[in-house]
Amino acid sequence: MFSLEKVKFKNILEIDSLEFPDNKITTIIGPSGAGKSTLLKLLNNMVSVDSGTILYKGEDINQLNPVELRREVIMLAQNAIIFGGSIKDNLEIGFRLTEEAIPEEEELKKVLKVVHLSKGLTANTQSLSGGEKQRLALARVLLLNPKVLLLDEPSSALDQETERLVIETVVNYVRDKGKTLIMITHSKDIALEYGDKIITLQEGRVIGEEEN
Ligand SMILES: Nc1ncnc2c1ncn2[C@@H]1O[C@H](COP(=O)(O)OP(=O)(O)OP(=O)(O)O)[C@@H](O)[C@H]1O
Repeated sequence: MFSLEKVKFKNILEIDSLEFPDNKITTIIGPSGAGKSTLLKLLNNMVSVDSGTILYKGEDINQLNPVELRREVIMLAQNAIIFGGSIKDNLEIGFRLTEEAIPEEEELKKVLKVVHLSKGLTANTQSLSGGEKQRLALARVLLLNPKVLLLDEPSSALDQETERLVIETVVNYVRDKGKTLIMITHSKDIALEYGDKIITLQEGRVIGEEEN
């Protein structure tokens, strides 16, 4: 699905060759500052390579319309923004911005179940805990039905139990629907447990590629 060739980005990343397989889970680990988030941002063209190429489905991502690319390749950032207002408002916002049809309430309720968020649609987001906000952000992304989900350390604000729950939820969803997941994690255990492929980055370079 994604393949990188001789990619350079500032003095942050230098990747000779790397592939992210289709319909699989790839986990990325490595120390803080290794370039993990930057790598994800390159994949949905939030930042562009200085040299080299990134192919998505065989096409150079620089040749693709960035808006269309980001409709298929969606990133859940480290600190996803939750807006004031209700849970429903937050779930609908992506559709309002792109002027697409807003999903039925039943569908909104279903996605809240998927992420184990047991709150009503009208609940105000001010009353949500950090972990609940993170799950709401995840629900919002799942609702957009991405082909490729980019998750940047989805568990950073969560206690270990909630962390597992969220990751298992995403993993089950992705496996069920045959999607591609590329996930940064701080936990080597999680990387090994869920990754079909595990990439280790250090100082902007790939120092490990394992397949499970
Ligand atoms: N657009 C940018 N311009 C210049 N420097 C940047 C830019 N984005 C990130 N950096 C720097 O590049 C390095 C890698 O950052 P990145 O966020 O990709 O690392 P990371 O591996 O995700 O770290 P962490 O695990 O702490 O989130 C850091 O030193 C960061 O300060």
